[in-house]
Amino acid sequence: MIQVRGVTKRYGRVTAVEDLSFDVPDGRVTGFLGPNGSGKSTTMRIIVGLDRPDAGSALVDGRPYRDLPWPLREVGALLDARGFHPGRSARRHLQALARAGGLPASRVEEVLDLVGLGAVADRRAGTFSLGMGQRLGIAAALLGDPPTLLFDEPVNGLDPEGIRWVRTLLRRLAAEGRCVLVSSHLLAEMALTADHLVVVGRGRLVAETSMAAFLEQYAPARVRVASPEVDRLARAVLGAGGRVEPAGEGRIVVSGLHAAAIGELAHAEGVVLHELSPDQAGLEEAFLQTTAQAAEYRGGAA
Ligand SMILES: Nc1ncnc2c1ncn2[C@@H]1O[C@H](COP(=O)(O)OP(=O)(O)OP(=O)(O)O)[C@@H](O)[C@H]1O
Repeated sequence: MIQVRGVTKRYGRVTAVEDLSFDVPDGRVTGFLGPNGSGKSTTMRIIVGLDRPDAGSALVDGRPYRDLPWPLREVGALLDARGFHPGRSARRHLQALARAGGLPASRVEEVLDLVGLGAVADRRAGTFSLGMGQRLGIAAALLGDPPTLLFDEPVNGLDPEGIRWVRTLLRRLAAEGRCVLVSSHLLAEMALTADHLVVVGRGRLVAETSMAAFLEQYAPARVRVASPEVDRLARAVLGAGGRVEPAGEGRIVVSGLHAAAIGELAHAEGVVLHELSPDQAGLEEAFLQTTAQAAEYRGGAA
């Protein structure tokens, strides 16, 4: 478990993090969500002892990172996808880390296989694509088989297959009982991965809640619907108090009702649905506005 308590960090006149407190429980994927520049990376660097807070503390299983006797066996972190020597092979990079951390060389081969880099392990890491670099960073984080893991924007620059792979890996690590903290500035991506959420805006806490509760609150106002019997469904939506805009052949956009309610109406009417999708762009926008406003409001109140 990670406990962040009253952390403040300033860089000159910039306050990157201000009086931030939250918990990251074991056995779940906790999403660390906030717009660019909201202090996520700074907080993660403080948790792993790469930066010192001006106030407050960050504890991993009750201890500051610098007091952990075997840091690599206790905390793994992907903070910088390019944090390797470009002239070194992936295997040599991991071997050096393993030696420094007192880990057996056999573990290097295990993590290379785990992240799917076995076949390219002897290539210079400088020739890797962004996605391969991310996999190497994840291999380094997993080297000590640690119970606590931090990933800073792990899906940045990955293709859809790579994104799915990271998502599955994070969920598996949490299912094994580990404490998993993963940052992102995209709510839609987090919604598919995290069970628990810590939301920050301008370095301050905006929300600490379950993903389900957060999505309920920010449920998008608009839902795209496609059906071969869209007129019949539109009448039912209007009858239930929703609003309907036409959106082309066999398509409408509904506002005023959640996707679940529209799905239930369709079922009750015996209408087939070809699409029922919350407007993700609207979701991101609503979320970004709210984080900005909440942070300003809290700043004003404090
Ligand atoms: N080493 C540093 N020196 C000066 N300012 C910094 C430093 N590190 C971070 N900052 C500033 O602190 C604020 C928070 O940055 P941080 O990188 O923690 O945010 P973030 O939420 O991780 O954003 P991103 O998603 O863009 O990485 C920003 O205004 C940033 O410019």
